[in-house]
Amino acid sequence: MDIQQAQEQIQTLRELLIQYGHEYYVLDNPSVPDSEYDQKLQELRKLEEEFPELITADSPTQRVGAEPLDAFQKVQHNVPMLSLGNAFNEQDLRDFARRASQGTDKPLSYVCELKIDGLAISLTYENGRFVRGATRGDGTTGEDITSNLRTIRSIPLSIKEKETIEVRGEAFMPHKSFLALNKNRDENGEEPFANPRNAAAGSLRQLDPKIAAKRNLDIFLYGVGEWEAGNLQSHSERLKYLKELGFKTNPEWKKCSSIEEVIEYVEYWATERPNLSYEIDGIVIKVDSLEQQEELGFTAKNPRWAIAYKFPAEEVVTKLTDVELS
Ligand SMILES: NC(=O)c1c(N)nc(OC2CCCC2)nc1O[C@@H]1CCC[C@@H]1O
Repeated sequence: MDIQQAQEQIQTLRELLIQYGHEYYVLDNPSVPDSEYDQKLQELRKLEEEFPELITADSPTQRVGAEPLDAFQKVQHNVPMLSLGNAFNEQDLRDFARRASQGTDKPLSYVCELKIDGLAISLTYENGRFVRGATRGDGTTGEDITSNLRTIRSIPLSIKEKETIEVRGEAFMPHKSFLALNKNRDENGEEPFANPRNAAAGSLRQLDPKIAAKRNLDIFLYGVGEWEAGNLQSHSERLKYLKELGFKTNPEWKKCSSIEEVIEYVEYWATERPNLSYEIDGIVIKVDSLEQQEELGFTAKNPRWAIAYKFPAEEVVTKLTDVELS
């Protein structure tokens, strides 16, 4: 086969594998069996081995980098990655809504999102290609963990539009991955992780991407940082657009037109929470209109247009039946 034919075959295989990967890791709705995906990926690896000059950074074969890093570089967030004020009960939520309504003369609507208990992450795409990923750090300075984030299969290495955009979300370890990891660590006589959040943080702090790649992390995107071409009017439109671009967004978000509706949503998920396949530690409530977010602005470190309702910490009761009676 000549290089021209190889290029065409490689392109076809890449497009197929990117589509299959999106269906499986982002939409959780595969159209082909795993064996088909694995067979096509093997074919692509072989072709790229034969024609290494045709390998590109966004090829599905390039998720796990070869060399461990010596250290993580520092990254400046030009748009600060904020933290959230907390609400602990219904009255706190009503106070939040009252303060917000005093800061604007137009009626307010909100977006409620599950508060994923993971690590806040920033992903930068240039002309549609994933070029850098970073931790939130202290909100203005984070760490460049691009090589580890490339191993998260639900993070697209390139997106459909040639956008230059910085998107933000929460990297996390699903319950299934957490239980498997701790079982494995227990078998190897290693200390188990206390919770999925620590396990996710520990995994993304690994200097060797081959270790991060084995931890089966995932991500939900929920916001935008730097975006010159950004011209959307509301947070809900942004969530829809992130999904259109091929990003994994959490499907449980809901637009609410009153604080009553917000309280209903919070009460629903307070009981529904144990049925999720990942850890949440609350609900994030945001004013939907970006213009009103601007109007409301920030306190010293938190937006006035968003709040985190925190669920009471779950007591971890080890039932006698769970404990091996040694
Ligand atoms: N953990 C989350 O699921 C989450 C979310 N769904 N939405 C936001 O929006 C915030 C970000 C800055 C202003 C609003 N923040 C979240 O988590 C924050 C990020 C940093 C501290 C919290 O973990």
